[in-house]
Order: sequence, then structure tokens, then C-alpha cells
Amino acid sequence: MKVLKIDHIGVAVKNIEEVRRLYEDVLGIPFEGMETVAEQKVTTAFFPVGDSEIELLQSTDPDGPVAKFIEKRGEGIQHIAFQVENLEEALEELKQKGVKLIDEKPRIGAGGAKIAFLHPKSTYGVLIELCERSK
Ligand SMILES: C[C@@H](C(=O)O)C(=O)SCCNC(=O)CCNC(=O)[C@H](O)C(C)(C)COP(=O)(O)OP(=O)(O)OC[C@H]1O[C@@H](n2cnc3c(N)ncnc32)[C@H](O)[C@@H]1OP(=O)(O)O
Ligand SMILES: [Co+2]
Repeated sequence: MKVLKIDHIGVAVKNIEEVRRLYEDVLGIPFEGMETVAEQKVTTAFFPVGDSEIELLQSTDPDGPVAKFIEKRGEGIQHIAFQVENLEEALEELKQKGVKLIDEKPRIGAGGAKIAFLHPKSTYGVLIELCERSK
């Protein structure tokens, strides 16, 4: 598998509009846009920073992963996403290596990317997302 770069850092927040003020007005990072990803029960807001992005995540459902994360740990960094060349290949390889996968097959994430998550139990407490973006 080939990891190309840190694609984004996912930050769980209670209120995207409020936190957007910090990134956009206080830190002067341009706001790229919002997108709801129903399957993940989140609304996202992206802020490009160099070759990566900040992804703000607000839950759309009290049972969603982001709501549960905030309930348990409060607002903060929820995952790190690595961009890979070929997600299916990467998942196959990681499965062979005994990594616990949350997603055995890619799902569709923000911006139409193929995404899949590795379980924090296998990654020393960091929720890792792998994503593949069409060229
Ligand atoms: C839009 C898309 C995109 O970029 O395109 C996205 O990013 S969607 C981003 C939102 N979607 C996701 O996060 C989907 C993947 N996440 C999940 O499936 C879930 O959040 C799990 C990671 C499986 C956790 O599930 P859940 O909270 O129900 O279980 P749980 O509370 O028992 O957690 C199991 C163990 O993992 C730990 N744990 C839970 N969430 C964690 C996180 N974000 N980072 C690190 N550790 C975490 C808990 O503390 C617990 O450890 P202990 O047992 O030691 O206490
Ligand atoms: Co993400």
C-alpha cells in the first residue's frame, strides 16, 4: 500500500457554525464548504491548509459516531485521514497484516472519496481513516 499524504484531520464539534468563526475569522483559514454525509451521520466543513485539510464534524444524529465521541471525550480531534493510492488494495493488505478494520469495503465519504476506517484498538488509540480520491 502507498500512503500519499495526510488528507485531513477530523475534528468533532457541537456546532460547526460557531467553530467556523475560529478557523475562518480568527485563524484566517479559508472555508471550502459544507457537506452532509448521511451514512456517517455527520455534517462536515472543510478548511484547506497546505496539502491537507481540517474537517469539522457535527453529528446529525445523537446515535452517530461523532455524537458518541463528544459524549464520551468532549470536542476535539476525532480521526486522522491518510490518502492512499488504492483503497481496496490497502484494505486487503492491512487485513492480511491482522489490522482490525471497521470497514472491510470502501464507503463513500465527503467529496465522493472512497473511505474506510481502521479500528482504534489496532492503531494505539488513533482512529485512522484511509481515503482514495479520483485523480
Ligand atoms: C465524512 C467522512 C469523511 O472524511 O469523508 C468522515 O470522516 S466520517 C467521521 C465519522 N465516522 C466515523 O468515525 C466512523 C468510524 N467510527 C466508528 O465506527 C466508531 O466511532 C468506533 C471507532 C468503532 C467507536 O465506536 P463507539 O464509540 O460506538 O464504540 P466505543 O465507544 O465502545 O469505542 C470503542 C473503543 O474505541 C475508542 N474510541 C472511540 N472513538 C474513538 C476515536 N475517535 N479515536 C480513538 N479512540 C476511539 C473508545 O474510547 C473505546 O475504547 P475503550 O474501550 O478503551 O474506551
Ligand atoms: Co474524515
